Amino acid sequence: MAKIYYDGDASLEALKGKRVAILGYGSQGHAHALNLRDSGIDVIIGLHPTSKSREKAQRDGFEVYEPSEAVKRADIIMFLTPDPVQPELYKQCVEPHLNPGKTLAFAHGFNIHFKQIVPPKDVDVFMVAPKGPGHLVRWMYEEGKGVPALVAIYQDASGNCKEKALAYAKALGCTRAGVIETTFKEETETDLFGEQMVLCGGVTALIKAGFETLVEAGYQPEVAYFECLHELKLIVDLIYQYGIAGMRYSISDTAKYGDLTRGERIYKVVKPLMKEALEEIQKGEFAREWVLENQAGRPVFHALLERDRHHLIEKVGEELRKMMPWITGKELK
Ligand SMILES: NC(=O)C1=CN([C@@H]2O[C@H](COP(=O)(O)OP(=O)(O)OC[C@H]3O[C@@H](n4cnc5c(N)ncnc54)[C@H](OP(=O)(O)O)[C@@H]3O)[C@@H](O)[C@H]2O)C=CC1
Ligand SMILES: CC[C@](O)(C(C)=O)C(=O)O
Repeated sequence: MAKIYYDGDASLEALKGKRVAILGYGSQGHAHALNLRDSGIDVIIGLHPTSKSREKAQRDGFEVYEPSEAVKRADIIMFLTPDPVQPELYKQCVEPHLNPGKTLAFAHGFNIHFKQIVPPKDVDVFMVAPKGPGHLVRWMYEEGKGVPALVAIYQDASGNCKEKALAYAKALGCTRAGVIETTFKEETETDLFGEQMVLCGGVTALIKAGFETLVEAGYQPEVAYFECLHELKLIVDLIYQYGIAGMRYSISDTAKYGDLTRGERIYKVVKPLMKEALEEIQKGEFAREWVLENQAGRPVFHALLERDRHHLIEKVGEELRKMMPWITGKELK
């Protein structure tokens, strides 16, 4: 059984008198910085002078330093820039200023697990990986709720690295929902798998395939949008709140029978593909591909993002969402 930590199992004490430098002020960066500060932790931000997010961090009331200066001034250095830029940032701005009192922290295990960053033995290294997008980490914290997280210790030089990691997770609001103890390996492999085959890649592929199948068969794009994208959220909300069985309680028997029999066809095709993708991740093939893609200037990444940005489903969705103003929530800053 997993070891799960809740609010009562963690104390902020381990962060008392410590300063946290958040490197990066994007999706996770702004959420960690704001939640930690609201939890009473001393937070500074590390960004390059030309950074686009510098102004936003300053507007939010943070002291912003160049990354190497932030590292010098902090006890705990949390890496919240995109994964591919972290190794260079580490070499240039972090490694030269490390000493035995410092702690390195990550929200994803990629660079440690795949040895893109190799820290010295005398610093603590932990991970607090929220299982949710950064904006939700912030919004749910503000509402008194929390996003679950995984916590892992890679190196415990000080002897109290785990207390610091749990304190960090508590300050982020994650122990409100549950924080599971894991390893960098397990977090990295399951996170890559989830985002590729289920949460992002899997879901968007299902949506697009469903939408295109209906539109190519002559059905109205707006009908296809409601059927394959809009209603998905309503169905997932039921699954999120009540489980798959709970969702099935609310849908019709006709839908249930179609779900069970036709869904099985998708399951049979998709499961071997999932196993293949997991093996690519476990063997480090995906990591190698992503590192090389970055070294080449991300040609495939940009081309595919651009292709999907112009998909008919985006245009149709934009128009339909205008008629449902309650859908557009807070701004995705
Ligand atoms: N996105 C998410 O919800 C999740 C992310 N994670 C992990 O969290 C970490 C951060 O991811 P995410 O929040 O998506 O990152 P973002 O892409 O949102 O980070 C953008 C921030 O990093 C800065 N940045 C970009 N390049 C550099 C650089 N070379 N040097 C210094 N700063 C730079 C950006 O500055 P500028 O404004 O100038 O571009 C911006 O402030 C990753 O390890 C990721 O795997 C984990 C769980 C979920
Ligand atoms: C699902 C994508 C994610 O893994 C996440 C929000 O948890 C990410 O890395 O962004």
